[in-house]
Amino acid sequence: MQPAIRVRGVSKVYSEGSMRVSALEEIDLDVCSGEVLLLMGPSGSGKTTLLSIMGCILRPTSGSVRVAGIETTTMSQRDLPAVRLQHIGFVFQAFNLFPTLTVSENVEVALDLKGIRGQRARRQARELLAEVGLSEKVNTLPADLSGGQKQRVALARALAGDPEVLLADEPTAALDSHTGRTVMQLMCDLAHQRDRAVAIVTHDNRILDMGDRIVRIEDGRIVATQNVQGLLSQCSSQTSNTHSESADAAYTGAV
Ligand SMILES: Nc1ncnc2c1ncn2[C@@H]1O[C@H](COP(=O)(O)OP(=O)(O)OP(=O)(O)O)[C@@H](O)[C@H]1O
Repeated sequence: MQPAIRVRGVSKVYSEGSMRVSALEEIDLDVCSGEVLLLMGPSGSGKTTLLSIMGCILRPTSGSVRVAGIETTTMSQRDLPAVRLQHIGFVFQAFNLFPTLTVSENVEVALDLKGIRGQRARRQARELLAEVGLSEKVNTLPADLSGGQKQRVALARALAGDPEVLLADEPTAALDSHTGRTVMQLMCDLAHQRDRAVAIVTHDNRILDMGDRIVRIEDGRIVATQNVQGLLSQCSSQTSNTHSESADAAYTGAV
């Protein structure tokens, strides 16, 4: 099976004047359809950099990134937004909802970017909001929602256009434990029931048991991979072999 995201030999160096920061070094990673991958590691280890590169928000200094089979590192800057729009949904810690738009309109904006407008957009927004359990809130403004409800709107918006890949950066950090697990369960259901690839950057130990695979990054390198659920597809078990089984032992208790 072809991974939804395939990262090979990716390095990233940030340059600011004469300062150079090596954020990632020679990363190899697959994220497969049907799996929830948790990216963990200390602050500054390179997690957000890697997620941004996988999401075609940031370009690597070297290496290869394939999204849905498309090599993105050789594409022009101008063509990258189309890959993001067509294949990737994003969820962020801060929800990033438009405060003056209703819940439904927040989702419709994302659909509009994908060419879905008018009655069709309104219907699809309602369907997406029903999926995340917010049918009752379609006409509500974000300010009148709880944190968990806001994140569920953000999730519905990320699922507009049914992307193969969902990337989330600290999606549960601003939520209480129960609400965080509810949001996490929605992302797990998406991966397991709709065969989508989900990669989540997190520091949140409360959701560790919900991922299928945990990849730990330190100083810009993958130092351990742990299979959590034993539900992995062939694609992901191949990737985990890149980082030896002995790494799993080293990993235990480290997250
Ligand atoms: N735009 C930038 N310019 C220069 N250096 C950067 C930039 N973005 C990140 N870095 C550096 O790259 C390294 C990796 O940062 P990154 O944000 O990817 O880490 P992280 O693991 O996501 O951290 P955190 O958990 O704190 O969000 C850090 O040393 C950081 O200071």
